[in-house]
Amino acid sequence: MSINEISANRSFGGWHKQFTHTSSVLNCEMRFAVYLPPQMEQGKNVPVLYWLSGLTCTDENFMQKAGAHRMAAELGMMIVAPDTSPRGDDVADDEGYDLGKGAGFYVNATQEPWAKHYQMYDYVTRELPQIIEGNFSVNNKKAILGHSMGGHGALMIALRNPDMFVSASAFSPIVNPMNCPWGKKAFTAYLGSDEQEWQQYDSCFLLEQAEKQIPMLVSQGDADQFLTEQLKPETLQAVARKKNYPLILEIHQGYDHSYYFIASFIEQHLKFHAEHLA
Ligand SMILES: N[C@@H](CCC(=O)N[C@@H](CS)C(=O)NCC(=O)O)C(=O)O
Repeated sequence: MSINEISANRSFGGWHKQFTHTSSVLNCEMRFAVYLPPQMEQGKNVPVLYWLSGLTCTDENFMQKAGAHRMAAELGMMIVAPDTSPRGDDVADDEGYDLGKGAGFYVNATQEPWAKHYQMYDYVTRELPQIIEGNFSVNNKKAILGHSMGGHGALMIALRNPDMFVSASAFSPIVNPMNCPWGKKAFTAYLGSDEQEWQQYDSCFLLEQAEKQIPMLVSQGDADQFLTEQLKPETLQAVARKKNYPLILEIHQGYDHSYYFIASFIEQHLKFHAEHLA
């Protein structure tokens, strides 16, 4: 699978780079970004951290705003940030910011007009890791994290693939998309109205069923404008307590939904994953 480098910036002794490639899973041209720590230039195979962004984002938001490069350089981990949906003029879209482009919800759509391109679950779990492993000197250790819609993606993907990822974490995640307006709107459009089809993408449902446990960290600001209507992390915590699942939920006073919150706690998240990626 060939990829084309379209930008490269030196950052903390390593590189921030963007690539485009033709995705056979999404049926379109895609862009992703990576942070390559300095250890890679010294010939070391490094572990990979997959970052999934939230609504309206591209590969750029995290790389430009989270301030993650310094710690990734220190810890020697590669970061991969995919886009949040398929892209291009022939890809279906919606007027709302929370459906269509920029809002793929990391599911495999089964409904029209979405199914042809909106296969983000397969893209993130299958095609993108193959591309990374085929083009970069990485080892076989992977972890996953994300924000909001991407927090949902990270936790849901980790819960479904506990042998693929050693740890998972999220900032302000949508933990129970089946029961919040963002999730109901997207799942109805992408998956249809049969709610049984939604369960495979709902972290609360998946955690309830989980047989294998992996360490999980969730950070949430209590001044987040989406907290009570969309996010409700206590729902996931209740299931985790019942199952004795190793979920750490930290509520941070005064923090909102923005990248200022992510930037404030990204070091803690990277160190959490580094412990398990070692
Ligand atoms: N209506 C808001 C909601 C979208 C939103 O808050 N997106 C979050 C993820 S759910 C985000 O990361 N936005 C981009 C950024 O802050 O860089 C908007 O369009 O900004």
